[in-house]
Amino acid sequence: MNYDLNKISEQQQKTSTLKALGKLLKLIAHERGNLALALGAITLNTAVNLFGPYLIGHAIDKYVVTKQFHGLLVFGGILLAMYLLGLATAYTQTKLMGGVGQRLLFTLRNAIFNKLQQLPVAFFNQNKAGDLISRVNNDTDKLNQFFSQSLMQFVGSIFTMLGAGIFLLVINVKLGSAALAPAVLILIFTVVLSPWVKATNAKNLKSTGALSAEIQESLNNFKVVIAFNRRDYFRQRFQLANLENYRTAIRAGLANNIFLPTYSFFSNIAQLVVLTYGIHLISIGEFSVGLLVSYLAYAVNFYNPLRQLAALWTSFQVAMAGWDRISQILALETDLIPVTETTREADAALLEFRDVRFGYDSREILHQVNFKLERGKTYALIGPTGGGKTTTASLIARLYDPREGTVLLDGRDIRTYSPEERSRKIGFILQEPFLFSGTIRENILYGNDQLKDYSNDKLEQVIRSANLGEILALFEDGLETKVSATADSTSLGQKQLIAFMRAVLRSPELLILDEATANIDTVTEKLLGDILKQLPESTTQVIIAHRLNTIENADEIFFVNSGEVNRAGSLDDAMGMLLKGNRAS
Ligand SMILES: Nc1ncnc2c1ncn2[C@@H]1O[C@H](COP(=O)(O)OP(=O)(O)OP(=O)(O)O)[C@@H](O)[C@H]1O
Repeated sequence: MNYDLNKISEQQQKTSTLKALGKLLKLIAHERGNLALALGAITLNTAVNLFGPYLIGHAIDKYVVTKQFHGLLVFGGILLAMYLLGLATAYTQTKLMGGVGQRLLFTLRNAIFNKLQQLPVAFFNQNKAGDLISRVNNDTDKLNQFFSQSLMQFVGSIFTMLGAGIFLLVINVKLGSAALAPAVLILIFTVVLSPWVKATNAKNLKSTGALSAEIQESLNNFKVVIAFNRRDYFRQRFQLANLENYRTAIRAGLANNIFLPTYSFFSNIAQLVVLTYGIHLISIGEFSVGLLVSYLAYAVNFYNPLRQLAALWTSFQVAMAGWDRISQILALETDLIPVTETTREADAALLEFRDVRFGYDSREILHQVNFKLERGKTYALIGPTGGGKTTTASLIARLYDPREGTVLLDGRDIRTYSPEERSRKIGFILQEPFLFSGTIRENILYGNDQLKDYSNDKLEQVIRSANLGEILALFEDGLETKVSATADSTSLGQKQLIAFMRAVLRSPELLILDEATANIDTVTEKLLGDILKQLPESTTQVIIAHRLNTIENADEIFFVNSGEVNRAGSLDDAMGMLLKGNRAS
C-alpha cells in the first residue's frame, strides 16, 4: 500500500473548498454552542455598525439642515451607546473564537498523533519524520490562526457587506447598482485566482515540511557529519531546501497579497462612481445631501470589509492548504487489519510460513517461503547481509503482512490476533533497540500490564527469578538508572541489555532476537546465552546472528538468502553455505 504522503498529494483529486470546509466543520461540531454565541455577537456588532451611518444621515437632514442642533445631542448619546455595544460584542466574539481555535488545534494535534500511533511500519518507512513533525506543529497552527483570528471577522465582514449592499439598493436602486457593479468584477477576480493562491500556499507548506525533514536528518546524523567532515554536504542540501522554501514563500507572499491592492482599487472606483452619480442626482433634485453622506458611508461599509475579506480569504486559503495536508494523514488507514476468526488447525506448529511472498515495494524480497517453528525449540536464521533475515523476522512479528500466502501463529492466521494478543505471544528484540527517555524501570515495564504496578523490590524479585538479576546488577542505579532515547549516556550494548530484559520479562511464547547481542562483550553474551537456556521449556526462540558462536545451541538452522529460507542442516553445513559465497540478490 502506498503511504507516501507526497505521492498521495500528487495523485489526490482536487477537493472542492466547500467539501474540505464541511469536513473541517465536522471536527468542531461540538463547539456549536460557542459558534452560535459568537455568531450572535458578530450579528449584533454588524447591525450596530450598519445603523450608525443611517442615523448620522438622518440627523444631518433633520437637525443640521434645519439648524435644530439640540436634537444632535440625543443622537450623539444613542450613537455612543451603540458603539459601546459594538465594543462589547467584538470582545465577546474574539474571546469565544480564540477558545474555539485553540481547542481545534488541541484536538487536531491529538487526532494526528493518535493516527500516527495506529499506522503501520510501512508508513514510517515511506515518510520523513521532519515532514510529519511539520504537519503536526505548523499546519495545524495555520488552522488555529484562521479559526481564532479570522473566521468571525470573515463572517462579520460578509454580514456587513450584505447589510450595506441592501441599504445601498434600498435607498436608491440606480445609485446602488452603480455602486455595487465593481464588486461583481472583484468576485470574478477572486473566483479565478483562489485555486492558484491555495496551490501556491500548499507548495510553500510542503517545502517547509521538506526543510524540517532536512534539519531532522542532519541533526540525527551529526556524528557522521562531523566524523566524515561532510558539513558541506548537509550545508548544501540544507541550502537547497532553504532556497526552495524561500522561493515558494516569495511566491506565496505574492499570491497572498494580490487581492488587497486589487480590492482597494475597485473600492476607490466605487466611491468615485457614488460621488459623481450622487452629485448628479442631487443637482436634479432626486437625492439629499444627508442621504449622500449616509450613502458614501455605506459604500465604505461595503468595500472596506471586502478589503478585509481579501486578507481573510488569503488566511482561509492557507488554512485550507494546511488542512489538506492534515487530512491526508487522518484519511490513512493501516493495512494491517485484523481479519475475522478462522478455525484453528489442530496439532499446528507454533509458527508457520505458508507460501509467503513479500516485498517492500515492487521488488519481491521473499519468494514463496515455507517453514515451521515448533514449540520449545531454538532456531537460528543465518545468511548474507541483505539476504532477508530481518524481513522474515518482521513478518513473524507482523510488522508487515505478506503479499501472498499466510503466516500462521499457533495454527491460526496471524492476522486474526488482536495486536495485544500478538505482542503478548511474540517478543521481538530489534537490531537497534529503542528506549525512550526515562528509567530502566519505565523501559522494561513498557507494554507490560502485568508488572506495571509492582514496587521496585517486588520487581527486582521477579527479575531475579527470571535469572536477569546479574544483568540488572550491571547498572549502577539498578531499576532507577536513567536512560535516554537520543543522548549517548547509554551505550548500544547497554540498550540491548535493557531491551533483552524487557522482552524476557513479558514471557513470550516466541522470542525473536535480531542481532540482539551484536554489541555485547563475550562474557555478558555468554550470560545472556545462559538466561536464554533457562527460559521456560515451551519458549520458542528465533536468533538472527552473524557471529556463529551465538547459534551453536540452535536446534535448527535456516539459511536465508535471495528470498528463500532453507534448512541448513548442521552448523558446519551452515558455515559451508555461507563460505560457498552465497550472496544476497
Ligand atoms: N524498509 C525497507 N524498504 C525497502 N527495502 C528494504 C527495507 N528493509 C529492507 N529492505 C531490503 O530488503 C532486503 C532484505 O533486507 P533485510 O534487512 O531483511 O536483510 P538481512 O538479511 O536482515 O540483512 P542484515 O544481515 O544486514 O541485517 C534488502 O535488499 C534490503 O535492501
